[in-house]
Amino acid sequence: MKIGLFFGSFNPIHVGHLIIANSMANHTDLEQVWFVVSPQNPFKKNNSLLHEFDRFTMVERAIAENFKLKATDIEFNLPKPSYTIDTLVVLAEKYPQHEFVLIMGEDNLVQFENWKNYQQILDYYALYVYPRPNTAPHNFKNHPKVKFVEAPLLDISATFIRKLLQENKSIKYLVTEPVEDYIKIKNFYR
Ligand SMILES: Nc1ncnc2c1ncn2[C@@H]1O[C@H](COP(=O)(O)OP(=O)(O)OP(=O)(O)O)[C@@H](O)[C@H]1O
Ligand SMILES: O=C(O)c1ccc[n+]([C@@H]2O[C@H](COP(=O)([O-])O)[C@@H](O)[C@H]2O)c1
Repeated sequence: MKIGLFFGSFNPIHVGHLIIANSMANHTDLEQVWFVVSPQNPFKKNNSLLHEFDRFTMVERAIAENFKLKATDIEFNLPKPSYTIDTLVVLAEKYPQHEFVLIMGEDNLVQFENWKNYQQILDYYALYVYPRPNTAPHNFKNHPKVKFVEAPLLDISATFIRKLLQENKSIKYLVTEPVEDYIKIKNFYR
């Protein structure tokens, strides 16, 4: 099966993530999209980062009834911070029957040359890149392994959602109802 891997902290997962994953799973040659929940992004220091189990639970709740979307906790047992190349090696060993590609926002390409072994990632994997608002210039416009895919632009971030919660404001429609309920019950990000 051809599977797109969507890596992120998902702190929390929001409709921006879901719309991208769903359009990749339905408008490209990908059969499934897997959310790879990263315990610790190498580039991000975040005091309000919830435990990976809680972020994973929210991803599972968000995608529950969509059979094309899955969540994986494969990075939970790998060294931290979470380097994507290390995860790809483990996934390839564990699932030799699948073909994996990486899904990323165009903004990630700006920093991509600073990722661990990014050349090796490009040697073995295609990148399916969707547009992001105000992306700075990068060197991958014509790279043979980089495919640009049309997808809706939603200017929503997990940072904005956490800020609303801290200010005791509603996050309705920015996350799915099961995620909103879970955040409320657990009193997260207050
Ligand atoms: N609104 C959005 N539309 C499309 N892609 C998004 C959106 N928000 C985040 N992404 C992308 O999804 C991936 C995972 O995102 P991440 O979990 O870091 O969420 P985030 O909303 O950017 O978080 P934070 O605000 O905490 O930095 C990243 O590649 C990120 O660029
Ligand atoms: O492998 C790397 O060097 C690397 C550098 C930066 C980010 N990543 C991964 O990219 C994913 C999305 O990153 P971000 O910045 O949107 O949170 C997340 O899973 C990170 O672990 C990976």
